Amino acid sequence: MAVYTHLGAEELSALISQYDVGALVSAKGIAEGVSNSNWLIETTGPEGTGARYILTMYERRIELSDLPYFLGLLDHLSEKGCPVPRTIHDRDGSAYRMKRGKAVALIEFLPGVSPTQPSPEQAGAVGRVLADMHLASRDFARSRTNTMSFPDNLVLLERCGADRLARIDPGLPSMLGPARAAAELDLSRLPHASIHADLFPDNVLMLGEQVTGLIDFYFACTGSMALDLATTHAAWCFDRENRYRADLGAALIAGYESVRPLGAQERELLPEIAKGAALRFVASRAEDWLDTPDDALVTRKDPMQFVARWHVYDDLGEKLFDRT
Ligand SMILES: Nc1ncnc2c1ncn2[C@@H]1O[C@H](COP(=O)(O)OP(=O)(O)OP(=O)(O)O)[C@@H](O)[C@H]1O
Ligand SMILES: N[C@@H](CCO)C(=O)O
Repeated sequence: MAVYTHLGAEELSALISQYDVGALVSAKGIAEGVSNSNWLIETTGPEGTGARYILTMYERRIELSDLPYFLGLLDHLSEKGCPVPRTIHDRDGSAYRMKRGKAVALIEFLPGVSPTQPSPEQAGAVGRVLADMHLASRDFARSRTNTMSFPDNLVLLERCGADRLARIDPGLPSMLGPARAAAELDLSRLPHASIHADLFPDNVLMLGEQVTGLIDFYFACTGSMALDLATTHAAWCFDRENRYRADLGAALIAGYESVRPLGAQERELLPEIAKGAALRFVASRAEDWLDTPDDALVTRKDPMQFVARWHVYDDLGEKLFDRT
């Protein structure tokens, strides 16, 4: 359940009246997501013909000082024709407002549903849109440091400590060594852009094989484009039992390269970057696991899924590029 703050009808109406979107018709809390409160908002629309929006209240983890980067990036990409929601600015031109001491933003509603078992065609489409997004972001003026870089992941895992990691699963402490190796990888020489950095299927809206929306840009940062491709690969190209789906992997990379071919250094490093990308989710999930009380309503995400994926990448090596 992801509505942490209850906003009453009068409060919501007053908030919506600060925007040129017509009057509030309905507001429904959205259950998906765990980080922020989200509502699906219906209004009479700027033209009086009805309109839908997403209202997000930033609850935790997000620094207020990062909002101009996140929301500015949405506007920049949307202007360039990428399928991302634009931010609706209020009458004063602000992309976000403060409500009860928390930032809120009104965001364009995009159609589509997130695939649960993606097809190769869908993986290919996501690869193309990811590359489009990278190219479109290159002249975005703002920058943001990646707070989930490979060295950051090592710090997270070390802070959890081998004993507490072993309490989650006896196989987890063995990831400290690989996290140390990943932290040594130098991605600074690789081409950079603004990257999504968390492009799981639940952050992509699709209608059939068409990508209608990339959402949840709250880990976006300035980073290596190959890292974004590897992260998307780790998130998309496995079945429910964490077995590698080479057909999805090949389709994702081919889709990406049909728009932006990887450079020689990116190709050479991609198998190692994929291992680091898997560790990123081992680290964040392990930390979340330890931070979430046993009786919390939120379902914890299993870090061992990404331990399994790390092992797949370790075995695959260069075969990461193979179709079978
Ligand atoms: N622009 C949009 N258009 C349509 N639906 C959206 C949009 N943004 C968000 N949603 C819907 O709201 C849900 C929650 O959004 P989101 O994933 O951004 O929440 P979150 O709490 O920030 O997520 P997370 O738990 O992944 O950090 C999505 O699964 C999607 O159904
Ligand atoms: N998408 C991430 C959560 C955000 O870090 C995961 O599935 O672990």
